Amino acid sequence: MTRDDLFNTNAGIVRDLAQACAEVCPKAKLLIISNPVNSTVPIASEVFKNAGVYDPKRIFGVTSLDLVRASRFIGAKLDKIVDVPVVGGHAGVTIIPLFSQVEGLKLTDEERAALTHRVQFGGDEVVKAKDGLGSATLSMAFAGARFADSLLRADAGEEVLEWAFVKNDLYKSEGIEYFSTYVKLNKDGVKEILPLPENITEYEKDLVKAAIPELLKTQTKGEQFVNAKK
Ligand SMILES: NC(=O)c1ccc[n+]([C@@H]2O[C@H](COP(=O)([O-])OP(=O)(O)OC[C@H]3O[C@@H](n4cnc5c(N)ncnc54)[C@H](O)[C@@H]3O)[C@@H](O)[C@H]2O)c1
Ligand SMILES: O=C(O)C[C@H](O)C(=O)O
Repeated sequence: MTRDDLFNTNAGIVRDLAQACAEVCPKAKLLIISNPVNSTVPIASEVFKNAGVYDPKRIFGVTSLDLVRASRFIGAKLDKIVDVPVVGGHAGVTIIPLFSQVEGLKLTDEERAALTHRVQFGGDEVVKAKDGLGSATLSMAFAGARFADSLLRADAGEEVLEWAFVKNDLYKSEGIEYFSTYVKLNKDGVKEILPLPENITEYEKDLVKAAIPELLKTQTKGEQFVNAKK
């Protein structure tokens, strides 16, 4: 089962919860962790747009678990705590770890390909292993708590840097509305979206290229789910 297989069950749940939030707490910050995140963030955003209360600075897809996974795999290899940036989306080929940004990390082509695959499909590995009994419960809770903590610190006045799947114009020319990159948070939510690091490798640029069609497909699926019912 892939995250996209969860669409039929979760799309309606996220739409209805987003509708209730749009009516009752339109200024709340929404942290969307339900899969497929690449579609559920567009779903919630369309609901907010249709209700006339959309503020893209306040709707977040939680992709922190991908960073947690990538950092764990590389940390184990280097035997120290590291932060590995992961950009794109939260499913398969749309998950793009930027190993080039880790100081002192040297990987052979084979190692890099294997680690990239492990980060991209680590969630599926867990879902398969649990065989119908859910997904990565504890690491999801850790990732969600980390992101919520960052937002609370930003709310208290700290300037916080995080990674999140938010409305992002980086690939707008290709039709992409949402993309996870480095974001600065403040009390209003997203304060600033930073571009991808300039020195990413050709390998990583190719991963971004491969992610775009899948991001577009899942984004459109979410948008159409909400708007086809109008
Ligand atoms: N973004 C991530 O990093 C990440 C990681 C792991 C899991 N997930 C996603 O999180 C979601 C939950 O996964 P899980 O393994 O905890 O599943 P689960 O089946 O263990 O839990 C789902 C919970 O949702 C509740 N629920 C069902 N319908 C509901 C509704 N209409 N309104 C409110 N609550 C409802 C159920 O009672 C249950 O407690 C899934 O969509 C999963 O794919 C995301
Ligand atoms: O619930 C899933 O499909 C997997 C989850 O998104 C994860 O990354 O562990």
